[in-house]
Amino acid sequence: MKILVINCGSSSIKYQLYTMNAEKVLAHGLVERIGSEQSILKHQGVDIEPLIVTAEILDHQQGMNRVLSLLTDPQQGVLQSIDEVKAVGHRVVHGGEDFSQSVVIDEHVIASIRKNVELAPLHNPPNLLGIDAARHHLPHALHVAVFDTAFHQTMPLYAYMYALPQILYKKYKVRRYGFHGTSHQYVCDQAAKLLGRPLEELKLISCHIGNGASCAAVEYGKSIDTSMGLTPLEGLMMGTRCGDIDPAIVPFVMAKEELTLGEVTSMMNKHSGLIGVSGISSDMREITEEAFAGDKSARLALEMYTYRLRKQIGAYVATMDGVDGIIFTAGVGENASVVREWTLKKLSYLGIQLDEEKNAMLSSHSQVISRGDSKVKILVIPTDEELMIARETYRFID
Ligand SMILES: Nc1ncnc2c1ncn2[C@@H]1O[C@H](COP(=O)(O)OP(=O)(O)O)[C@@H](O)[C@H]1O
Ligand SMILES: CC(=O)OP(=O)(O)O
Ligand SMILES: [Mg+2]
Repeated sequence: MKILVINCGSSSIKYQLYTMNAEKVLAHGLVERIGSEQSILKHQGVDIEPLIVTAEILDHQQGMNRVLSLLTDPQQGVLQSIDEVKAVGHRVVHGGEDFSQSVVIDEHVIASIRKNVELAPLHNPPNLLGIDAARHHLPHALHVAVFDTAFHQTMPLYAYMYALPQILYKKYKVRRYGFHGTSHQYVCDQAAKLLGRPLEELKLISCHIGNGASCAAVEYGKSIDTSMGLTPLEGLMMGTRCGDIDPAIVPFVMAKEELTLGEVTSMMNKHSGLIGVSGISSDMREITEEAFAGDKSARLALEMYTYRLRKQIGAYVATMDGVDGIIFTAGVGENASVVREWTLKKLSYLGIQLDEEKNAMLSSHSQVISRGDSKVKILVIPTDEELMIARETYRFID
């Protein structure tokens, strides 16, 4: 049984084709820089040479056309016919309060995802484009939506409400939702396995730090708090997003700079965070390189990034009255040893003993990077949102 997983970002499509329930990846790839003349398509089928091409791919529909024809291509493909794909799992970022679990996509579900576009303007529109294109090409397959927000629906009321007039919740559902739930859930499951203890006994803090970044306090397997909020803008400092700021800055800057709402929103989402502070890049690789080459702004960006992450971890230790394990995952969390080191260096009162050698080692496998005598375990766990989505999708067929 073949299941295709699609993760449509604002300018990218990531995909993985699985055989289930063997969980074997038959092909995977991505289309980057959609909308430009220089889009990049990377594709790899099992036992087939990887393919990298530059082409003009103007929209997600075109991108999906390319991906689906590659999957059945005589040279590069792994399928005889696209009809072999029995189900498609879609990452959907914002499900609002409507979904605490994955669902089979129908017109009603699409309407709900569309309703939440205003709450996730960077994410839900491309998610919808991906669903549209996939339903067009695979009309007979089962399409399933897997929501970033679903895992966090277990948060208690006092954690998800904002201290605003309650009427805003009643009228518009203004509350904390939280994101990256599929990833937080996956890495917590993996952490329990790695530590050889039941998830139901563990207090874990999961740090998903990629382009978007969020922390989750996961107590006995359930998310009880998370740093992203109504939208994926709140919380940690990110690649291009500012995370927490004094809300009064928004009207202040709008007045001083004569900005529209759209302009200030774009400033906070696309021109802040690492890129805003450093003026160099939103990519942590470049930030660390420049910081160690002596660039003061890059160094400041790195200090702010890790300081803010440490504060968030401290808050969740207080929230859960303790912590057994702290997990680092996603692009930055899995690869940037200096980010892990700087974040943890002032948490020694918790009994954290980082094994410097293990921390510095690059590995694509999950591993514990704290010393044997460390009271709190530190783990690096590669996330696999796509596998989680494939499993969720398979449940509906099984
Ligand atoms: N070797 C590395 N060292 C430091 N940072 C890295 C490394 N590899 C990737 N990253 C960071 O990971 C980020 C992307 O993370 P990822 O989880 O793939 O993001 P997303 O899924 O949100 O697009 C990049 O912007 C880059 O900053
Ligand atoms: C929700 C979110 O921020 O996702 P990403 O990290 O993929 O941008
Ligand atoms: Mg991601």
